[in-house]
Amino acid sequence: MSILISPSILNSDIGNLAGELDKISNADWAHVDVMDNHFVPNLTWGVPVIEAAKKYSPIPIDAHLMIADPDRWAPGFVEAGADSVTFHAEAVSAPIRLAREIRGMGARAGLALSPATQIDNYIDILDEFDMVLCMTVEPGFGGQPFLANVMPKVARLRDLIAKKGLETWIQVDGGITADTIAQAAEAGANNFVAGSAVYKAEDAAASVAQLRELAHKHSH
Ligand SMILES: O=C(CO)[C@H](O)[C@H](O)COP(=O)(O)O
Ligand SMILES: [Fe+2]
Repeated sequence: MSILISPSILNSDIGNLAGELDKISNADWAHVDVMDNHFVPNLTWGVPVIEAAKKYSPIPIDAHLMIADPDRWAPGFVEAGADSVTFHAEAVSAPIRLAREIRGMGARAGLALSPATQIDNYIDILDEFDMVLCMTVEPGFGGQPFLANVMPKVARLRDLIAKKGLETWIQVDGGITADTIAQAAEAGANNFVAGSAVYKAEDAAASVAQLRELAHKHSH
């Protein structure tokens, strides 16, 4: 499965959004974190920023919706130009209906699981999703330490996906750095979100290249 690096713009210089997106043109996806201060105790931005990111980004837009009632809001993010829309299992009412709606509009559909959420309820509906996001921090903030205890879930999910013959991507998000990416790659993740590690580095593109090399080295 291809290795994908998805820098999060959460802690970038958002006043210079176009320039910040240009810095990561060697990455695969630009990860945009939408937070509503209901599902998570933090507030970021919504549809207009996705539209702006889509307009200026050299790479596709990966919208991570940390919002209540994604059933109501997610389709608007596809309309705004998101190429992939991920909603949280803990927030959605009708995951199958919403995934089908997102896919029907031409975007990839992702299911996000917070660290304490297990995959058991979703095993039979994995084929409804293009990606499962296993959060490796509690959602809400950048710069938190990586939760290694999520790795058994990633490994189990990789095994289930392989047994079912699916192509589902496994994304990890939160605390991914040059020190932690190997564990996630070894467990079976193939899509790596990194916020602080990329945007706090002196050379964002070099950090993307380094993360990619490490993920390749440790994936199997
Ligand atoms: O979804 C998120 C937080 O809820 C962010 O994508 C994530 O935290 C990225 O930032 P960092 O790499 O600094 O942890
Ligand atoms: Fe995220």
